[in-house]
Amino acid sequence: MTLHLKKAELHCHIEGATPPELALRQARKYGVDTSAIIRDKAYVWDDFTSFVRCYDAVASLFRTEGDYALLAEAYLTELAEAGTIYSEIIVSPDHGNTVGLGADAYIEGLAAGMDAARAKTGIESRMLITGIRHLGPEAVIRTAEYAARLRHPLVTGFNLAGEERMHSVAEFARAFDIVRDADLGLTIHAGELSGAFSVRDALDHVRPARISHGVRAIEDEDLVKRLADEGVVLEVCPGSNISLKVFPDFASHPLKALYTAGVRVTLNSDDPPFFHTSLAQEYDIASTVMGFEDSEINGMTRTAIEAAFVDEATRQRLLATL
Ligand SMILES: Nc1ncnc2[nH]cnc12
Ligand SMILES: [Zn+2]
Repeated sequence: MTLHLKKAELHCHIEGATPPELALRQARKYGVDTSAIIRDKAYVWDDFTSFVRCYDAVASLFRTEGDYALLAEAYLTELAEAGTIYSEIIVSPDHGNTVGLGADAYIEGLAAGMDAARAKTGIESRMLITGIRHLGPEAVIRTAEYAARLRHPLVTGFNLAGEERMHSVAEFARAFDIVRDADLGLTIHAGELSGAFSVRDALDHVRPARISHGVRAIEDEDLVKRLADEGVVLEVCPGSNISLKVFPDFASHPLKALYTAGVRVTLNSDDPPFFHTSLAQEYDIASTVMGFEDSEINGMTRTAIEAAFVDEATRQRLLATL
């Protein structure tokens, strides 16, 4: 068990962190029928396409600043109770726009929840704005322009999530140029639904400090060596990968092989209740199923803080608590 270990997380989609019980409360508040997306207090989906449909339906249950503040505070408080000192949440102003809340109120609501969680527990957190790949390059450029002009102290990075099998990475290079110029940290979903080529494309066209997932780099030995040599950090989400059938089981998950090859890896939960996991459970699996020593897991937590999109004073303060 790893309850005694400090933890840090770089990769959790905030709407994807909604516990089904909270989704049901929100649905009652807005009079929404959830029978197609929640059964027996569990989310209903069976492949990536139906997962995204379910995710979007859950997101549509958050409609005010207060709703988003509640979600962020609840998630971060749960993390803090499990020993987490730092969390980056992936946020999607497109979802705020879809429900008519607007991007600014969406961000302010989340920021209020983050502030409340820090006041209560001490947990430090930041937001990474994400573009949604299946909405296409033009929509992602608009989201990148929004992220670049926002200059919110808690928004420190940019990601690209969504259906990885749609469009080429090169089509999103312009969006990433915009946010790089605004000094936001860069990470991109790759090597999850698509193979090693998508990780190589991400490195070539985006030049990110980190890759969201990246685990299918294991299909290409030269690429694994390149990741290790260049010190690119992978945000690995083992439970998500098994749930989405990227790998059949934990025994065939490449976390250990990547770690042994010298790739800088971190532990993350992605969309925890959708994948029947939590950050604490990912740490436990690394320990009891994948056989990592406590010292090795602490090393991954240290890697997460080293790769966090925070100012140097905050990074040093967090490192000192490990
Ligand atoms: N695992 C995942 N991959 C890509 N996009 C996502 N959006 C939310 N979860 C995601
Ligand atoms: Zn993700």
